[in-house]
Amino acid sequence: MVISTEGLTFTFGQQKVVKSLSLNVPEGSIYGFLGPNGAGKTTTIKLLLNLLQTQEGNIKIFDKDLRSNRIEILSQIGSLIEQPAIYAHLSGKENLLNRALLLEVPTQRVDDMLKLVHLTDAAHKKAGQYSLGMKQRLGIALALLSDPKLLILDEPTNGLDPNGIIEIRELLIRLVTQHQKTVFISSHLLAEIEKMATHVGIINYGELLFQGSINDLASLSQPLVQIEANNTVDAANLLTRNNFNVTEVNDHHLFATYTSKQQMGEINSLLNKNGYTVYSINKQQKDLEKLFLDITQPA
Ligand SMILES: Nc1ncnc2c1ncn2[C@@H]1O[C@H](COP(=O)(O)OP(=O)(O)OP(=O)(O)O)[C@@H](O)[C@H]1O
Repeated sequence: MVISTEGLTFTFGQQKVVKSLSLNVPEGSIYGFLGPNGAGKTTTIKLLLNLLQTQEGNIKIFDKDLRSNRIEILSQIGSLIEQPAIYAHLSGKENLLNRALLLEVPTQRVDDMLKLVHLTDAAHKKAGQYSLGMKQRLGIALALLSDPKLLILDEPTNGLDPNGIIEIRELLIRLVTQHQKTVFISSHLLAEIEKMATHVGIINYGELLFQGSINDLASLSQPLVQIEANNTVDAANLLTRNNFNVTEVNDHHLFATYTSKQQMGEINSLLNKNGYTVYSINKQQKDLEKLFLDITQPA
C-alpha cells in the first residue's frame, strides 16, 4: 500500500472531524476520496501531509511510519491543496524555473513538465492571466517537479469548466498509466471520480462509509429494468402477479429488478400479450451518484 492509515482520528475543539479512518491506497491507483462539503477530506489530507499533527491512530506512507520518517516521505509526495501557490506576475515557465532552482531539480524538467500538463504554448504567458484550469495544471506541474511517487490533490477540479475537468482527468490518467505515479484525489463529485478512479473511499461526517475498487462500488447496486409503457400501474400489477420484482412505478415508467436478457424479453412479451404498449425497455445501471446518496443519506 502506498498509503495506509489505522484508526486515524482528529478533533477540532469539541468536534471530531475524522473518525477512526482506515484508508488503504494501493500503488498505481487513482484513489478517489469522496465526500460532501465538510465531510473531513481536507483535514484528512492535511494529516497525510503532516500539515496537521496526528492526534490518534497512525499513518504509513510507502510502508513507513509518517511520524518517524517525515522528511523522507514528504520529499516523495507532490501535493495541491486549495489554490496552487503561483506568482501571478511571472510566466508559467518562470514559476516552474523558480521552484526548480529552489528544489535543485535540473531545469530541463521544467520543459518536460510544461509539456506533460499541456502548457508549452502558454509557457511565456503571465500565470495571472491563465484560466483556472491552466492554473490548476501549473499547480500540478509544480507538484510534479521533484518527480514524486505520490500525488495528493484536494479537489483539483473545483470551479473548472467541463474542458478544464477533462484536461485534469486525462493528465491524472497519464500520470498513473505512463509515469507510474499513485494519485490520491478528493472530490465531492462522484460522477467525476467514477470516470477516472480505480479505487474509491467515501467519507461522511469523518467516517469512512465505503472503500474498495470502482467495480466493487458499482456492483453494490443492482441493475434495474426500466420499462416505458401505457397504463403503468396495471402493468406493474400484472408483472408482480407473474413474480417479477417491481421496485418503482410512476406515470410513465416502471422499474423491476434486472436478472437477465431473457427476463427482459419475457417482460416485454407478457406486457404485449396482455394489451399493453411498451414504448421502450432497457437495462439501467443505478448510477453512482444515486448510490452515493444512498450510502451517505441512510433512510
Ligand atoms: N481550522 C479549523 N478549526 C475548526 N474546525 C475546522 C477547521 N478546519 C475544518 N474544520 C471543520 O472540520 C470539518 C471538516 O472540514 P474539512 O475541510 O476537512 O472538510 P472537507 O470534506 O474537506 O470539506 P470541503 O469540501 O468543504 O473542503 C468541518 O465541519 C469544518 O468546519
